[in-house]
Order: sequence, then structure tokens, then C-alpha cells
Amino acid sequence: MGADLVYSEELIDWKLMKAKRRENLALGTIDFVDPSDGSIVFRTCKHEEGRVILQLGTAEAERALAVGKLVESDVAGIDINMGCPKEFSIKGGMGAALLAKPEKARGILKTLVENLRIPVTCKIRLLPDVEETVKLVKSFESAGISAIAIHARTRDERPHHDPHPEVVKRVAAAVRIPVIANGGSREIDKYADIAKFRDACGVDSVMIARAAQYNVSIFRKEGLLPLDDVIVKYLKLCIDYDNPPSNTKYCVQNMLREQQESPRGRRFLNCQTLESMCEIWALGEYCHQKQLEFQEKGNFGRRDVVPGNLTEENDETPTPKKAKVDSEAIFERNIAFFRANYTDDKELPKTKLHVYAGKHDKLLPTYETQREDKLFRTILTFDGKKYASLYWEKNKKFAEQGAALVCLLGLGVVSEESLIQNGSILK
Ligand SMILES: Cc1cc2nc3c(=O)[nH]c(=O)nc-3n(C[C@H](O)[C@H](O)[C@H](O)COP(=O)(O)O)c2cc1C
Repeated sequence: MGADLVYSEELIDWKLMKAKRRENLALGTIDFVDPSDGSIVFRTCKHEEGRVILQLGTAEAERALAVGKLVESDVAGIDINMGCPKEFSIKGGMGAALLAKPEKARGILKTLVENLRIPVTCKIRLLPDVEETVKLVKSFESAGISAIAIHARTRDERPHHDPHPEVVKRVAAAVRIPVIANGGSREIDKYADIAKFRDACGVDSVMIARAAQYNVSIFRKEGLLPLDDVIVKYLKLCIDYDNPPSNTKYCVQNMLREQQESPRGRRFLNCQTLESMCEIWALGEYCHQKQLEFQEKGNFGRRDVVPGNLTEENDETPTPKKAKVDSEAIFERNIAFFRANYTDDKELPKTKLHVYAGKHDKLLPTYETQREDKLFRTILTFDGKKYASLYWEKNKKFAEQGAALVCLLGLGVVSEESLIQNGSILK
């Protein structure tokens, strides 16, 4: 859309340190995979080469360097987050906590500068005192960093507080490295507003977060694109790079904002799969075909990566082990559990199934729940057979109820018609 560089969201050092680098031939991406559960910690691709700066949350030079070494061939630079005021960052000595430990912070930057081949930057907030901020930035400059991003607020100020471009201006005038001004989104509605903020801060570069989340075409010199065009472009990328549905949903929600209240917005909020989200913007078939193509090429979702299959050092392209359970042997239907369908607790699918088991002198069913990307699916075993819904529920309880419903259908305890009638069977 016209941005020169894009920063990743903050990734925590220990999470990346244990990740394994894999080339994903099906998607054409480089993946950093958590070997314990197969989740993707960071994914990038050729198209992003030279453009993406990986932002790291760290409190230790050694750990930061280990991550730097792991990713240095795949990113344009490493940024150390020294601005995050959130509790989890501060408690871990990361983010804005580093502003209170300037020597430690400088040590991290210096270690990276001296040992990595790529540029090192950091992102800070203003200190309450201007001269202290200048001193800090000069000290980081002397550590050899290539640029510094400054969020024009102090650690205790929140997004609704006015930013302080005049303070950024004073700091920028005191150093030679490029200062990237940040924190102006409230006043940035169009491309020309970026220059206003840039000039007020006396810098050459601006970093935009929220205004870009709302409509990423804010970076286009030619002006904003209609939101639907942006969503379509974004969804296509999500399909092409197999982005997790929950993250896709979160990002589109940030674009829709008040439109979430519209009938289309409400339909969107009910979506759980990437395909169902894509259907709203006429990309359902494209999504479906791409997912089939990726499966054929061997791109397995994280549920297919079982613990341990990424641990062999020399095995660069392991064949992911397919599903924990042989899907051939499972009775599967696309059934969702809607709590509102059951006013009487005795009618709840699990309760009903347990009563059935008692009456027929069978052992109670067992439930094994898989979790993927904040969604849940349960494989239920009853009387030697396995049952599961194809529908991923938003919590474990619902997933178990959904699987019980499939089982009741398989046993003939509930009828297909009744499930169609109450909307539980999905197409
Ligand atoms: C949803 C969200 C996530 C953010 N995550 C990060 C992050 O991972 N690292 C970071 O340095 N700043 C993060 N920020 C802060 C922004 O980078 C930025 O400093 C702040 O929003 C002010 O800039 P703006 O006015 O352009 O939004 C986040 C902000 C938002 C709204």
C-alpha cells in the first residue's frame, strides 16, 4: 500500500528461541514453528523481503542475540520494544521497563549491533523529562543503532492523551540517526495528515499503527481505497498465506469498526472459519479451492503437527504426521452446539448421552479435545466408535457438547430433522 517498512507485532524472545525455521514449500513461506505444538510463531515470505522488521520483546542481551541469529537471513532488521507499558511486559523487565534501566537497554542494543549483519533499531516512549529523553536516545545512538522510533507519549499516557510532537522534535534535533515519529493516528485520516504529523515532529519518517489498522491504504499517496476493496485484498492474503482465522477475524473487525453493528457485520461476527468470512466478500470459493490446493501440496495445519515431530535437527522437511486420530474411522457431521436450544439441562447432549449409556449398560463416553488457534474440537469415543463434529467450537465445553450431539445422531437418539429444525446442522 506504500509503506516502506513494516514492523511485526512484538514477539517474545523465549518463544522465538525455541522455534524451528522451516521452509514451507506449499505456501512459499519461511515459518518459525513452535516444536511443542506446531504453532507458527512468525511467518514471512519472499514478497516481504527487505521490508519487515521483526520486533522483539526481551530483557536479556543473550536471548535477544539468539533470536537475532535465528532470523537474520529472513528479516530486514531487528527492533527492540522499549515502549510497551502493559503489565506482562513490565513484569518480565521488557518493553517500557527497559526505559528505567538505560544501561541494560543499551547493552542489549550494543550486543545486537556488534553481532548481527542486519540493522538494529528500538522503539521507545518519551521520558517525563525532555533532557533525559535526549540523553537516552544519544546513548542508544552511540551503541550503533540504525534508527529509533519514538511514540510521542510517556509510559503512563494512554491513546486518548494528546501526543507531544514538539518533544519528539527536540529529541530528533539532538541526534543524527533517523527518528521515526509515532503516536499521531488520532489526527491521521488521510495521506496528507501523515506529513502534518511528520513536520510537527521535525522528522523524516512516521510510523502508523491504529490508522493503518483501520484502513491500511492510509499509506497510499493516491488516497484511501474503499474499505471493502481493502478487506478483499487483505482476505486474499490471508487465504494465500493460510493466516489463522482468529487473527483474520480480529483484523477485519478493526477495519469494520462501527459497521460490525450492521446485518453484514453481525453475520461476520458469527463466522468461525476463514471460508465463511470470505463468503461475505465473495471469496468463499477461492478460499475453498486454495485450501484444497494447499492440502494437496502437503501444507498441514497446526493440528496435524504432533509434539516431537519437529525436533530432529537434521530433518529439514519432515512429513507432518497426519491427524492424531484416523479420520476414516470417525463418524463426523457438521454440527454446532447452540446453548440457547437447551432450556432444560436434562436435554443437553452430554447428559442425554450419559443417560443413554446407563440405560444400555455401556461405559460412559470419553472426550479428547484438540485446540487450534483458540478453537476447539472434541473426538468422542463411545462403545468402540469415534464421533466428532467438523465444526470448531469457541470453547472446550461446547466442543464436547457438539461431539455428543453427533454421537446421539449416529446412535439414532436424535433425528436429523430435529437438528435441521433447531439450526444445529450446518451446510
Ligand atoms: C492493537 C495494538 C497492538 C499494538 N502492538 C504493539 C506492539 O506489538 N509493539 C509496539 O511497539 N507497539 C504496539 N502497539 C502500539 C503502537 O505501535 C503505537 O505505538 C500506538 O498505537 C500509537 O501509535 P498510533 O497513534 O499510530 O496508533 C500496539 C497498538 C495497538 C492499538
